[in-house]
Amino acid sequence: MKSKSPRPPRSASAPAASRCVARREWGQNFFRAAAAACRFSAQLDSSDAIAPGSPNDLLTVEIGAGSGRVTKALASTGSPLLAVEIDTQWARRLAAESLPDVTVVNEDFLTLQLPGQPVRLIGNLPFVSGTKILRRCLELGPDRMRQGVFLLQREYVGKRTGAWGGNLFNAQWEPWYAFEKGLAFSRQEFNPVPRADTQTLMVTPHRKPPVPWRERTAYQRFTQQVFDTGQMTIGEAARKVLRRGHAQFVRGAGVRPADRVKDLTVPEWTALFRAHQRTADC
Ligand SMILES: C[S@@+](CC[C@H](N)C(=O)[O-])C[C@H]1O[C@@H](n2cnc3c(N)ncnc32)[C@H](O)[C@@H]1O
Repeated sequence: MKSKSPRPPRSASAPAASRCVARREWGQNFFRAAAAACRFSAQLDSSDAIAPGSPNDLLTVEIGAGSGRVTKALASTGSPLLAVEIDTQWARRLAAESLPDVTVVNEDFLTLQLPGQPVRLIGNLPFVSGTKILRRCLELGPDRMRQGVFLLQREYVGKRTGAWGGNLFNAQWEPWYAFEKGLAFSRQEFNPVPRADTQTLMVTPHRKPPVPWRERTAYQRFTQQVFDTGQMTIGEAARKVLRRGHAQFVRGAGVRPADRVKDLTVPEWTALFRAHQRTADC
């Protein structure tokens, strides 16, 4: 086990208190039963379709291995697994079990340098840092991140899968990834019982993204600018983003000015992005 000095939980002083703080700050709500952890892990696709052309290079990464219920379910499949755990105590315990094909690293996933090969990512994620961890996974790009299976709060998964319409996060990532619901798990299936029920968020990269990955930064900056105007419709938002040529920019994209920003589809965002680039070039 690689054991770099881990970040101690903030404000932890005595060992008993630090365990308590670790549980809360690192979201340590573990699967109670092996059977539920197996059902969760089985959602990972082990077919060659995940990494066509290089199936043997594919590495599975578990984020937040904790007591290892998910790790053990994954280890039984026989493919190489990197189990990442921020908490030294749990990382040491798991490493001591010497599971076949499992490498345990005691690191913060948010700062961990992953190997450069394609990865499948899976984790029963801490609620507190779930969005940050998800974003870090997406930042690997659709060529490297071949699948994501993440257990998060049910309401959060509803948001990511469109239960309440569009939002900035989805607008920024949907050209490269599809977000879908997977299995749900009641809060009673974890110890200690968390404050919310959970659901799996399934993330699949698009084979042919409508916007090349190298344009991600410009594309995300553009969507951010539109949302930051705080305007309801794309016509009003365009007026704020571009002082001159806003009407032409929206028309040029084939979008109706009265359409609501939160209802725009990926093809509409893409067309707006292209029209904005053309307008900016003039
Ligand atoms: C919800 S528990 C899941 C534990 C176990 N996989 C299970 O399903 O029973 C989340 C785990 O992620 C770990 N964790 C929290 N933040 C982390 C981070 N930034 N990097 C790595 N592990 C983290 C916690 O210590 C905890 O063990």
